[in-house]
Amino acid sequence: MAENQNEGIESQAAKHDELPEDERPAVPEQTTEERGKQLMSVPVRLSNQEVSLVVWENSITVESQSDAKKTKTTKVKGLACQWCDVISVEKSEDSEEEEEEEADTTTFTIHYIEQQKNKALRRKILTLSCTGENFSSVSKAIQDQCQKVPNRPRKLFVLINPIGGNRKGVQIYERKIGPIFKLAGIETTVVTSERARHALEIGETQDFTGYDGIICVSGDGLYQELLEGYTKQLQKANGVNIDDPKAQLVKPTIPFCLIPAGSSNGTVRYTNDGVIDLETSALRVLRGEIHHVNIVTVYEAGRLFGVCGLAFGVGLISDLIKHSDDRRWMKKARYVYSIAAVLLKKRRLYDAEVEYILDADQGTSTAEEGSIQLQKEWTKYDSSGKRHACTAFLVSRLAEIPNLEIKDKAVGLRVKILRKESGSKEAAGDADKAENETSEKEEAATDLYKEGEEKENKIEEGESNRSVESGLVGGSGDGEEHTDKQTDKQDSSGSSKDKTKRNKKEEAAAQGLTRDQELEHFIYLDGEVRRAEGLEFECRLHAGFVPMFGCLTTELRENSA
Ligand SMILES: Nc1ncnc2c1ncn2[C@@H]1O[C@H](COP(=O)(O)OP(=O)(O)OP(=O)(O)O)[C@@H](O)[C@H]1O
Repeated sequence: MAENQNEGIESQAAKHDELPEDERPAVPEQTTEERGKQLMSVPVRLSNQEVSLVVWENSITVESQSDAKKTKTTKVKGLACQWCDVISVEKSEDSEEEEEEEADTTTFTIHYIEQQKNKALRRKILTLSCTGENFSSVSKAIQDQCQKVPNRPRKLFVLINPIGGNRKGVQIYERKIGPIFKLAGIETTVVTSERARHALEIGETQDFTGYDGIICVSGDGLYQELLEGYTKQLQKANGVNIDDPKAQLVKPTIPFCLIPAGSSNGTVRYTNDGVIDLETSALRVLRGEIHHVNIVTVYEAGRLFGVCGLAFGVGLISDLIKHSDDRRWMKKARYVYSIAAVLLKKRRLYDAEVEYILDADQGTSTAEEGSIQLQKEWTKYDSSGKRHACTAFLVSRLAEIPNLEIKDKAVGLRVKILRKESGSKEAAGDADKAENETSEKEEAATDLYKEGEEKENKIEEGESNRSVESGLVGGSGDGEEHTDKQTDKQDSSGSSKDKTKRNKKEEAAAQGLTRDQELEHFIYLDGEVRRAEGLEFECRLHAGFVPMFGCLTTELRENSA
């Protein structure tokens, strides 16, 4: 699904590149003020036209020779862009031959960035020629100005996930991304992750001193691991207790960037103005555009469970990812398959206690008229007896926490999953009428637990446990033993056929419940699932935590304004 979007944008952009000149986005006109002081102007040849290449403090333009003296540039088809959009200048390879043919002519190429109508960025070239002497001076001026672009990195640490998305991370980097960084003269250290959770180790141990950026060629998962590792490293170095939910965490100063080579690439969606496109993400690094994104820290039982850069969730969302993770061999198709399998066939519901804290600055939900009552305390969420299907905390805070009217305001969330103990009255009765959607399996399973409890009263304790357990795990040998015992009992009390059928159903249902209880421990964190020990979590939002190359979506920009 994500790949299609990716390909979609790429193909749209490629199509756009082929548009006739007059249909391409207009080259913005610049005023003298916008251009700044003129640093140099040299006569150059563009196709067969004699024009001027003018180097300004803030931009570079190609103008008809008289235009340079005007206060406004006329619309030029050649070039008019800010320095952040200039990648580099290169002498053409065939220039030496030309020099021999035509005395003292150097052909050169200016590589620059152009924004397409669909917001994707594309690399463009403009080929010009001039005298060798003029080329020397103008190329030095261009390189000097490019080096002054704020936040354009000189040295990058690149981590590639070779198994993310369609397993093309290495190929993508070598063919598309590496050449862009090389063209801009950026030094790179390229590392490929060797195993699951390797990125976490790298984040915790790598010395990032001297790097101006950390690039993940991956999906959300690898970025999350590297971010978590690096956040831990930073706290350790600064003596901050990362396991304390109330701790003020030390923020990273090195910007991150995600090159979308994963399956869903959800983080890029909101860190790159909704554009999921390989080249665009790389070119934004050269532009030096940095904004700060939120993170959420998740705690369980007095320790940090994880750092997330996208979303934390329990319930449906983790079931879906767990299901699809077990089918990674299906590559990206696994998502569509799992959505169908999890959403259409089965819906797991759970009871939970949910509490939240509202942002002190925005916590006006309890405000009395005319005064703002700041709310920093934990507030209990009243689910009115309804069971939960999914509880999630989105780092971007753009979406609501399901059922809670606290959109954009939550800075803390607590979830405690309440499990029905086997054999309890609740489990046996399953009285909650809001559970109409509960699967048949789940209901049948509660009956089996009830039956197990009854047996417990009658039969020897050890024997009873073995019988119930065998029903739960469904192992073939134990399962048969369980069925035999049931059958003996049934023979004396009624139709054995019906009862055996019911037993099989109960057995399957019990397996379903066991699986549900196991699933409760799988927690969604940025596109991956992790197994937790307990069933109680606390989340804290850290606003504007990670510097990130890219561009916020308009919606988020407005939101943070
Ligand atoms: N060499 C490797 N072998 C096995 N697993 C790896 C390796 N490198 C990274 N991983 C694991 O791959 C997992 C998935 O990574 P990533 O998020 O980059 O891709 P994705 O799941 O396809 O994309 P998305 O998260 O956007 O859906 C991570 O949990 C990471 O630990």
